[in-house]
Amino acid sequence: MALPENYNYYTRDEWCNFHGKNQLNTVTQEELHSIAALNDRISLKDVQEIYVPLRHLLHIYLHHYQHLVEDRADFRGVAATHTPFLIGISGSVAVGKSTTARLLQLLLSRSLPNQKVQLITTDGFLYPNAELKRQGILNRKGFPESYDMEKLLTFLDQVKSNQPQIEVPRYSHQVYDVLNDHPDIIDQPDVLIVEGINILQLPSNQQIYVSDYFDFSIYVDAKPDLIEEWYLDRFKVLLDTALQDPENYYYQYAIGDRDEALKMAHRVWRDVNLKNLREYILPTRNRADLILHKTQHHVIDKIGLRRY
Ligand SMILES: Nc1ncnc2c1ncn2[C@@H]1O[C@H](COP(=O)(O)OP(=O)(O)OP(=O)(O)O)[C@@H](O)[C@H]1O
Ligand SMILES: CC(C)(CO)[C@@H](O)C(=O)NCCC(=O)O
Repeated sequence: MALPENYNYYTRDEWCNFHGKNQLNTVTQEELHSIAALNDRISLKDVQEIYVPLRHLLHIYLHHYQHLVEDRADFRGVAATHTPFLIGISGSVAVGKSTTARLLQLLLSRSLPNQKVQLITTDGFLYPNAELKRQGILNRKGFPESYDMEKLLTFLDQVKSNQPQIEVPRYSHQVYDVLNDHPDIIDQPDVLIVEGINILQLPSNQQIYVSDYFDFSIYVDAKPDLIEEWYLDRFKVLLDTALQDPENYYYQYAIGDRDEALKMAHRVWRDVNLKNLREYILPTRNRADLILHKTQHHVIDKIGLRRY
């Protein structure tokens, strides 16, 4: 699918100059160190050239948002209530949403030391495997019907209403299921980053879109053939780590024939994740405020900024 026309597109050479005057445009040694620990394959050049300007853009949006919340309250003659700023990150399975989300969380936490920046993934709102099986849709994991969208909308509503201590179930790739214990706790953040394939999708009821809750949204984009490579690479890593752990969902594949396991992963990519990308995820791309387009080795080669 061709890139949408309602965006301005920039090469990284153009984008890396978008800092504004007086902006501290370097990443500190300390930040570099923690970013390297986050994912040792992440390109530090991307951090400097792509994410530092993006952080600056997010500061602009956040600044205006916080003033707007105050001015709106002023208009109504009431005191402003704390209302979190929500950033959504979407894109295909295995395109690198979690990595982008964790990186932004880290950069924003460092640049906004007095603000609380939290992160969750919508995978925690998937129905548990037992329920997917009951409904006969275990092979549709990730498709719209596999998520409890009402629960996700209620959660987003609670966040925007600034409720304390909201519990969100966690999803584990290793267990291949939603976990019953150790939920994430979202507790009145200033900024919440929500990462998931479905954050720009159509409404589950007629009144409100999930995307209505987001104050800034990012779509991580790449050619499907490349994403398949990244999906298979991650599958190999999951196999390697599963070898030590019979409880791990991937153990059954790790101890068997590796070529067969890889063929199975290729089929799952083609019949589930690629299908989901084409039918439900890619069509939401033109709703994002920003498109981060990746090429080989996860290098970002193009950035699209929505005009309208
Ligand atoms: N910038 C990057 N540099 C190098 N490797 C990366 C980068 N981003 C992601 N990866 C690798 O690509 C794979 C997929 O990334 P990640 O798990 O972040 O994807 P995702 O979009 O969150 O997937 P899912 O929707 O399945 O949770 C992982 O193996 C990750 O280590
Ligand atoms: C949990 C999701 C849906 C999204 O992160 C994905 O990683 C997934 O498990 N998809 C189902 C098909 C598969 O096993 O890859």
